[in-house]
Amino acid sequence: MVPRALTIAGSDSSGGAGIQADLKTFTVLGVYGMTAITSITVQNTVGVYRVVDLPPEVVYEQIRVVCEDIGVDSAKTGMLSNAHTVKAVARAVRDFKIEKLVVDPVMRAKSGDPLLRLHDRHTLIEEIVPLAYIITPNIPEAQELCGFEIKNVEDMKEACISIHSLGARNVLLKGGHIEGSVVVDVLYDGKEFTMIERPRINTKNTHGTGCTLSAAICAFLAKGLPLKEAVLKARDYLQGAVENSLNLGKGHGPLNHMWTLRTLT
Ligand SMILES: Nc1ncnc2c1ncn2[C@@H]1O[C@H](COP(=O)(O)OP(=O)(O)OP(=O)(O)O)[C@@H](O)[C@H]1O
Ligand SMILES: Cc1ncc(CO)c(N)n1
Repeated sequence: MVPRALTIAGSDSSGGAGIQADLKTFTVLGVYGMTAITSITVQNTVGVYRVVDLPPEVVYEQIRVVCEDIGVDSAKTGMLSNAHTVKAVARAVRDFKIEKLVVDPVMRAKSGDPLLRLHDRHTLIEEIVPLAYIITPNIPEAQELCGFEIKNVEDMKEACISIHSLGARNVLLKGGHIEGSVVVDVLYDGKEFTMIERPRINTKNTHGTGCTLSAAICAFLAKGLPLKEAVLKARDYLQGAVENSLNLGKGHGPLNHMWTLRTLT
């Protein structure tokens, strides 16, 4: 049977992040993609101009009907803009027993615009983090989750331990926000650390890197790969998408999700 993955996230009108990045990633990686849209953002490569949240029960119902009808091998969460949405998603994950859940604890867009209400961050920590099979914070998000400053790889390891203790079974702490010619992501499974190092590509076109990575992990989990293998394969897919990124728009341009098909150069 074709692997089935669900993204629970916000819509990005510019097509580079959110639901759109997730569906492109699922498709190119050979996975049947489904969506539960949480918010609609009026967004381009420069900024986020407006956010309209869907009613929490509509978010819950989208998850319910696809789980009951089609079935879900793995799911990911992206933008969950407020505590009501967070709670509805947590309830659905529990009710429909979604085990392979990738949590991207989205707090801000690359432009700096907030995507989760400041006062509702604790709800994400209490309700969603403990349901995560793997959580994929960037540095600012990890700082929010663990409560201390992260400046180097040693701090990243400490942060992984702290975030693991919040109930996430695996932690992938992304190092894109720490300067250097090599980007280091740290994977922690509660016992072992794996350092994932890749050359930093010199480009401003990095809109949606986090969404794309978590969607790719979700896709490889849907295919039945073990966690570490899924993360490494997802990181390789992401590297190609950044290497071939698209110089579109006036801000942070999008990645080339289709690089594996070689239809765009
Ligand atoms: N310039 C770059 N070259 C190569 N890889 C990068 C680069 N920037 C980020 N990455 C990788 O992209 C992934 C996402 O990292 P980052 O820390 O930027 O997440 P993010 O802030 O959540 O992204 P976004 O907010 O754009 O979705 C990580 O695997 C990181 O190593
Ligand atoms: C809808 C949406 N989700 C996530 C991100 C994070 O990149 C974004 N910019 N927009």
